[in-house]
Amino acid sequence: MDLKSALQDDNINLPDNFFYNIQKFKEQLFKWNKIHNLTGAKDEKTIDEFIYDAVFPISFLPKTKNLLDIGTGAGFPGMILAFGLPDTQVTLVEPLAKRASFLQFIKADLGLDNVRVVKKRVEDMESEIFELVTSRAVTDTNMLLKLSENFRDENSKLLFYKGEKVYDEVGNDLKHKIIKTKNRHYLLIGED
Ligand SMILES: C[S@@+](CC[C@H](N)C(=O)[O-])C[C@H]1O[C@@H](n2cnc3c(N)ncnc32)[C@H](O)[C@@H]1O
Repeated sequence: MDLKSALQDDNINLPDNFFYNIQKFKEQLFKWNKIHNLTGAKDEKTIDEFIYDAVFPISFLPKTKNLLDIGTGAGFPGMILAFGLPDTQVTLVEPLAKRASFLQFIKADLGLDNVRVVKKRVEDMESEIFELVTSRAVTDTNMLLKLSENFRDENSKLLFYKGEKVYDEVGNDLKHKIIKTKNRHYLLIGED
């Protein structure tokens, strides 16, 4: 099934320009990835799987004023969430120059007013509170909780894109929910 049909089948509510932005993003990602190693996803099928994986949480996330994505790499999930959530201010923190430049290029090319790219390690970012913190494939849950300390308060939610090992990483003391799809365990912290 193609990406559009899969997302429509799931009734995920996306803005009109979502697939236009996705198309442009993919064209640039292919171009840049030939020269720089931005992501291991080299073919369209894998990139579509990454996009589906990134955007699926829109089906269960509460409305969010702002979000911080830690270690966005080539755009997953933060840039894709920014396409899907035009009313959410999205901060992408990524220290690697080539990846941050790519994210900055996409922001400018698509005129994304809701995206800010910070070329830093998250530890070096100035403290600021976000309603939602996301991260995929950066580090384990404990370390992400630590890295996000200066960027959340008691009302913030955290969404970490995990695999089956998530059950070894969370205890009952942590208020959380795990939402499963075929290939993903989404860990949503801050919700029962
Ligand atoms: C394996 S990649 C994953 C990229 C993307 N999230 C994805 O799922 O495709 C990990 C990314 O995290 C970034 N990273 C590592 N340590 C970081 C830190 N302390 N703060 C912010 N980003 C970090 C790396 O530069 C890299 O781009």
